[in-house]
Amino acid sequence: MTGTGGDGIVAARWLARCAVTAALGSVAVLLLGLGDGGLLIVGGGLLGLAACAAGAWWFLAHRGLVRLGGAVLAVAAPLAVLLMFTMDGLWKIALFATLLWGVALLLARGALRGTRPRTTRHGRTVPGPRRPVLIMNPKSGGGKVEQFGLVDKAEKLGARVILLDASTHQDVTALARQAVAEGADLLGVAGGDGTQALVAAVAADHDLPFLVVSAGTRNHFAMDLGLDRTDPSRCLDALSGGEELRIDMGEVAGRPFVNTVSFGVYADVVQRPEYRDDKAGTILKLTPDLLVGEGVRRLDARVDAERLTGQQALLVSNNPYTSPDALGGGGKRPRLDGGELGVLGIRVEGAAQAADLAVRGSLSPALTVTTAHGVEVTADEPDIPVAVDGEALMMPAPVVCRLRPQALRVLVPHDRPGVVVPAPPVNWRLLFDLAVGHGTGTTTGAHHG
Ligand SMILES: Nc1ncnc2c1ncn2[C@@H]1O[C@H](COP(=O)(O)OP(=O)(O)OP(=O)(O)O)[C@@H](O)[C@H]1O
Repeated sequence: MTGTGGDGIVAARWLARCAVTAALGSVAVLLLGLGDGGLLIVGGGLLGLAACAAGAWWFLAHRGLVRLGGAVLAVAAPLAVLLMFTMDGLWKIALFATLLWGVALLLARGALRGTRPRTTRHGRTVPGPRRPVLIMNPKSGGGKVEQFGLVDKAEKLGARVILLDASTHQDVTALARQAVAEGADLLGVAGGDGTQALVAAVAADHDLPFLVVSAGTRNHFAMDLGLDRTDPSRCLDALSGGEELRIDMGEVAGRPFVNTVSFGVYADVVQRPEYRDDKAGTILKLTPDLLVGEGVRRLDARVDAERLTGQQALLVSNNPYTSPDALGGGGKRPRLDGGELGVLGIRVEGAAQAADLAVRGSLSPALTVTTAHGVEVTADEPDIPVAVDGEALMMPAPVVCRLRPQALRVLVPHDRPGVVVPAPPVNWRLLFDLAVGHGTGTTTGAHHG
């Protein structure tokens, strides 16, 4: 990756200084307003947040009147806090302190982002392949193969295209192996991430380069490789020469994955046939059973030498995500060649823990964020639901996840948008070190909630 130069660090230090000043300013506003209710603002705000989270828990984990009460509380709590601020005349102090805090967070993120690599990782420049074979799924992404004329463009660039027959489920691993046996010197996929992973594994097994064409719906793998997700045809430019990156691949129970493996509540919900057509409805229908009812499934995991117990949801990723947004699918991985799995576990057993998670965030014991070389997930049942790159599967427990470091050669075009390095979570200790000139604002990353 491109490093951050001296100028970058200087700018980051100044941003960190401004961030710390704004944060102290926000605290000062509250302290100065103590007599006028500064403490009430902090207490009331935190109480409102905790009540909102508790309401959200009751809404998700129960049905009937308790669910209704939870929904009312989740909406009413923040409204009540706002009303209290307005009636007590505290709103000016609250607004000013909140604005200052918001500015502090923005500056802090800017400072921490500034200490990270800003542009795309550059690989080895290589000539185009001579016998590339691309597997294309005409149904992926709602028909992007046809929409972007991918077959034509690929064939003009010398590739052989295998178009999947959308009417039956085809064994893409067998198709890829056959292509290799017939002399392919590159394998590629225009399709979803599940298909990408299966063919990438064949490429990795034969040490052949792999081409990702972002023709799926979500294209998380393409995003973290810095490829264009809006126009998949641009990925094909690499066929006439590009850059080769070596990245890691994940493996779960011997099956390859490029992004994530999910266990617990989410994996359970996506198994249901009705989920595809009605995501929110299915979640609301199932969560009471899955969180506190008969369907509750507790997972234990050995994460390297450490043990996690009684988790409700567990996400294992090919390299760590920068924030718990990964659970909602919005996270990003700054690199795919770090040699470690990301691990994110959640264990919330009641409204009080939900409130604690909302208030303390990643410091709450309900959340575990760490990295590992190997993860073994156990459960009380013989088979457990597992979502592998979004695909719903059942696997016999225990399920072992591991990483194949640097196993995959990926060919990417020279001209690509690049990875937008996400801002890391705000860490005030690092920021303070950066501001006073001791640190560089970077950390090895993992922490346990
Ligand atoms: N091996 C296969 N053979 C035939 N059809 C397949 C195969 N794999 C997937 N499909 C079908 O193709 C459709 C598109 O799936 P795919 O995962 O490629 O793209 P997507 O769902 O648009 O993207 P994403 O994975 O990002 O959601 C699905 O309806 C799936 O059933």
